[in-house]
Amino acid sequence: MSAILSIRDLRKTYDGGFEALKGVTLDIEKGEILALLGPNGAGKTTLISMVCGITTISDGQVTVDGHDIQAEFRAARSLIGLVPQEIALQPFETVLNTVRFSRGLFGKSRDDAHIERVLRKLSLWDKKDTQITALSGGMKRRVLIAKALSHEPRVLFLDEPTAGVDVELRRDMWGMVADLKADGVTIILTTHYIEEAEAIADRVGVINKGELLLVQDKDTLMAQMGKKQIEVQLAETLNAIPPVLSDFGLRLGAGGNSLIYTYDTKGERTGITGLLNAVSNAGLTLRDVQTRQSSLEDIFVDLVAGGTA
Ligand SMILES: Nc1ncnc2c1ncn2[C@@H]1O[C@H](COP(=O)(O)OP(=O)(O)OP(=O)(O)O)[C@@H](O)[C@H]1O
Repeated sequence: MSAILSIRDLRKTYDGGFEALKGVTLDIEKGEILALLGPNGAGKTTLISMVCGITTISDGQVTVDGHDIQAEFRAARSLIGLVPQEIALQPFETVLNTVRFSRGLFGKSRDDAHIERVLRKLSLWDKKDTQITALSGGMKRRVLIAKALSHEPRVLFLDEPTAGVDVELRRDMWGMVADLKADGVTIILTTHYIEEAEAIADRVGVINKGELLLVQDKDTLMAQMGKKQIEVQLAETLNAIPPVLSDFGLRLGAGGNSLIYTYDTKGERTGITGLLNAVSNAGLTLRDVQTRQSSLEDIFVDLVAGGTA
C-alpha cells in the first residue's frame, strides 16, 4: 500500500530554542483514519501546522500524494483540508460566501453544487445567508469544517474537532468522518477524548513531548488491552501468595488481603472458576470480588507516564 501522507524525521524548534517536535516519522495510508493522542503541549498542533504549511519546518520532509510540502507547496496544500482548533472567521460574512471564498483560495473554479452538498451535509444549508456573527459556537465549528471541505481535499486534518461541542454535534462529526472515509478521504484527527479515538480511528498514534511514542492499529491495540483484572478480597491477611495458587500468576494486593488475577477476555476460558475453587481449597475465605477492565485510556496514561519518567 502506498502512503498518501509521508512524514520523515520532522522536527520543529521554535524561536528561543524550544524543541516542540523531535523527529517524527509516520506514513498514513489513503482512506485511513488516524487519531493522534497526546497531552497538552505534546506537539500535535505543531505537527499539523507544519504539514499544512502554517508553521515552517525546522528539519525533515513531508510529502502529500508524492508532492513535497515545501518544494511543491501549492500542489501539496491543495490536497489538504484543515479544521483548526480555534475559530477564526469573518464575522459579517455570510456562511455561503465564507465557504465559497475558501474554495477560491485554492485556485479551484466555482462549484456551487459542491458547496451546496457540503453545507447540506453539515446541516448548514438553511443558514447559508446568515452572517457568521449570528451563529452559535457549534454552527461556527460546522462552518470551519465546510471551509476545510470546500476545495475537495484528499487529506483532512481535524485539530480537536469535538472540544467543547455538544453530544449531538460530536455524533454528527463522527458520522461525517465515516462518510468522508467512504469517499476515500484520509483523516488525521487530534483528540483528548480517548473514546473518540476508540469510536472512529483505524490507527492510533500517541505523541508526548515532541516524540511519537507509538502508532498502532486500533484493533490490535484493543486486543492487546483486552485484559481484565479480578481482585479477590480475602478475610485473611497474607504475606505471600500460597504455593498452591502459584499456577495462576497472581499478585498480592496492597495490605495483603486481596489477590489480583489478570486474564484475557479474548481467551477461550478465563480461569476464574478454577481460581475461586483453588482459593477455597487453600482454606481462604472470600469476602468480595471486583473486576476491572484496562482501556485505551490506561495504555495512554501508562505510555505518557513512561515517557515522562
Ligand atoms: N509559536 C510558538 N513559540 C514557542 N513555543 C511554541 C509555539 N507554539 C507552540 N509552542 C510550544 O510547543 C509545544 C507543543 O505545542 P502544541 O500546540 O503543538 O501542542 P499540542 O499537542 O497541540 O497541545 P494541545 O493539546 O494543548 O493543543 C508546547 O510546549 C507549546 O508551548
